[in-house]
Amino acid sequence: MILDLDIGNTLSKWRLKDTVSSEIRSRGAVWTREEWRPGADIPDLDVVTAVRISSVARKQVLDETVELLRKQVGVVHVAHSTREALGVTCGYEEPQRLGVDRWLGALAGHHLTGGCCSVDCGSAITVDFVLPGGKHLGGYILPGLRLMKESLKLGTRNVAIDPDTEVDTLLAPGRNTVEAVNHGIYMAAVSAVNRLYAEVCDREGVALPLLLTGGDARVVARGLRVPHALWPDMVYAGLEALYPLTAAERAGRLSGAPDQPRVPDLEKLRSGLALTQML
Ligand SMILES: Nc1ncnc2c1ncn2[C@@H]1O[C@H](COP(=O)(O)OP(=O)(O)O)[C@@H](O)[C@H]1O
Ligand SMILES: CC(C)(COP(=O)(O)O)[C@@H](O)C(=O)NCCC(=O)O
Ligand SMILES: [K+]
Repeated sequence: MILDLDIGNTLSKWRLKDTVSSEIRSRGAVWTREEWRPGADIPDLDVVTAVRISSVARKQVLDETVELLRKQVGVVHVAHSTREALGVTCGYEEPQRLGVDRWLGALAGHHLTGGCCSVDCGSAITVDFVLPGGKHLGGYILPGLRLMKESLKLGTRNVAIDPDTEVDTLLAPGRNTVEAVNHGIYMAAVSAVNRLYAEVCDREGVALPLLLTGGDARVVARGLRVPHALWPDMVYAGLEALYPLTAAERAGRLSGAPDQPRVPDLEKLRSGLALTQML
């Protein structure tokens, strides 16, 4: 079995993947701040032959995790952002400073679509751009939904946005504090993604496939105006691409990859943007 770890600022996600069949056998998540109890929170390491890790948590969390794993597992891959990988060149002045979850998302997105806008809606919302030739432009970092809500300190932190609420409702003026906060932060997140996507595509003269991942991807996606696809395992897919271990991975088949999203017509995107800028 392969153990894949995606350690974010809020949640540490894990999944077990069958080395032979490439099937995902189980998955789970624990709060990143809490101490891990091997065996209870994460699967039994006896069956694990290799580990692949993406971590943006404090260095200490990663170091402790790696130390624990190296004692019991022969192969431990820890991903890092680099200047170039798999045909993608990093847009950061100092590539190692780009969050590795963003880098892995960009690599997976480029592998699937050959140029993309990848959006990761977690603790932070990150929006990254890769041009069809593999040039990563850099990107944007915004507070995530939960972080925006907590920073307001209005006592609404425990009332999450219901992802099944109609988008029209989510964008209507709130009639109590919970609604006003939830609708406000939702509007902030979706309008930022809509706008950044249109601005950068306009600037670069190319309509890029739009891919979303992260805990809040589904709810953010519902407010988007442009075609897009959800890829919950996008960070894991970056690990698969960087450290292929199964036959399917070596053949370039990344697990959970969505169908290629349609791309909008560039001229339509531009006229929509022109209208926004006029208002
Ligand atoms: N069951 C859940 N537990 C915690 N957060 C959740 C849950 N479902 C959705 N979320 C949302 O997902 C976000 C965490 O998403 P995730 O992509 O795992 O973040 P990160 O990678 O930063 O840890 C939270 O900020 C929250 O808004
Ligand atoms: C921007 C992030 C905090 C997002 O992390 P997440 O929301 O997935 O937990 C993470 O990618 C990070 O720590 N990046 C380093 C700074 C940068 O990318 O410029
Ligand atoms: K994120």
